Amino acid sequence: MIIPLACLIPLSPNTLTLLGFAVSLAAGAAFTLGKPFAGGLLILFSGIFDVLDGGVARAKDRITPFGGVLDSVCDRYSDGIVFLGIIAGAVNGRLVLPPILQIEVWLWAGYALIGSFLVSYTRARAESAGCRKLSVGIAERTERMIILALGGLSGFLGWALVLIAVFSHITIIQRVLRAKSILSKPSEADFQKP
Ligand SMILES: CC(C)CCC[C@@H](C)CCC[C@@H](C)CCC[C@@H](C)CCOC[C@@H](COP(=O)(O)OP(=O)(O)OC[C@H]1O[C@@H](n2ccc(N)nc2=O)[C@H](O)[C@@H]1O)OCC[C@H](C)CCC[C@H](C)CCC[C@H](C)CCCC(C)C
Ligand SMILES: O=P([O-])([O-])O[C@@H]1[C@@H](O)[C@H](O)[C@@H](O)[C@H](O)[C@@H]1O
Ligand SMILES: [Mg+2]
Ligand SMILES: [Mg+2]
Repeated sequence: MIIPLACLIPLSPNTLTLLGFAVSLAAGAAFTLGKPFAGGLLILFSGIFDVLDGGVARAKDRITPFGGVLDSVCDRYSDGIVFLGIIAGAVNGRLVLPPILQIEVWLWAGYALIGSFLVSYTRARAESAGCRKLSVGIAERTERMIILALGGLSGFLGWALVLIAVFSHITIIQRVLRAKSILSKPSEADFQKP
């Protein structure tokens, strides 16, 4: 469904990637200003650009190695900006969120941020060691962003952060174990000598 739509989009994949990043800046600002519903919508809107950039690249045969790097780097920045926006909103009192399990929500956001970065880093580091198919785990970026967006939209942002913090750390363990399994018994299907 995306392919026909993607052919109609007059923008380059890299422009779409950067636009998606710009929208995530707005999402972070919305959380800082204490507007979680707007923040949730903007996460989804940013996600559409993250879907479209690759879709346009494939539809127009404009896939580039740099585009892949730009997509991933912008994803990390977007993750960081959104979580930092939540932390800033909670600390400046605009985002009023009660503690969960006796832990301040800004701290849950910090755990979620570390977990999100480490999920992606584990994959990148394992792939640089030769692993393929490290896109495993219960909290890949799509799942994390959808949980966060729905948390903002539903009024359960605090619990969404708890879910992301817990699920992302489980995903790190899943990816480390998968990398260990691949690297200890390399096979053609899932290992490529770096
Ligand atoms: C409006 C239409 C025109 C657009 C239609 C799009 C819709 C089909 C999808 C809309 C879903 C949207 C809400 C997004 C939600 C997920 C998002 C928040 C999280 C991000 O997901 C990541 C996304 C893309 O992942 P990647 O970036 O890794 O993949 P690609 O970009 O495809 O490929 C990367 C690859 O491409 C090359 N490349 C890239 C960029 C570039 N510049 N150059 C390049 O060469 C290079 O090779 C790169 O390596 O994955 C998302 C997957 C899935 C489609 C989304 C999941 C849908 C979800 C279930 C929707 C539920 C949303 C929500 C529950 C609805 C609630 C509604 C609310 C209002 C109540
Ligand atoms: O799912 P995840 O591994 O946390 O994050 C992913 C990165 O590992 C990948 O490099 C990128 O292309 C994806 O868009 C997504 O950002
Ligand atoms: Mg993308
Ligand atoms: Mg991406």
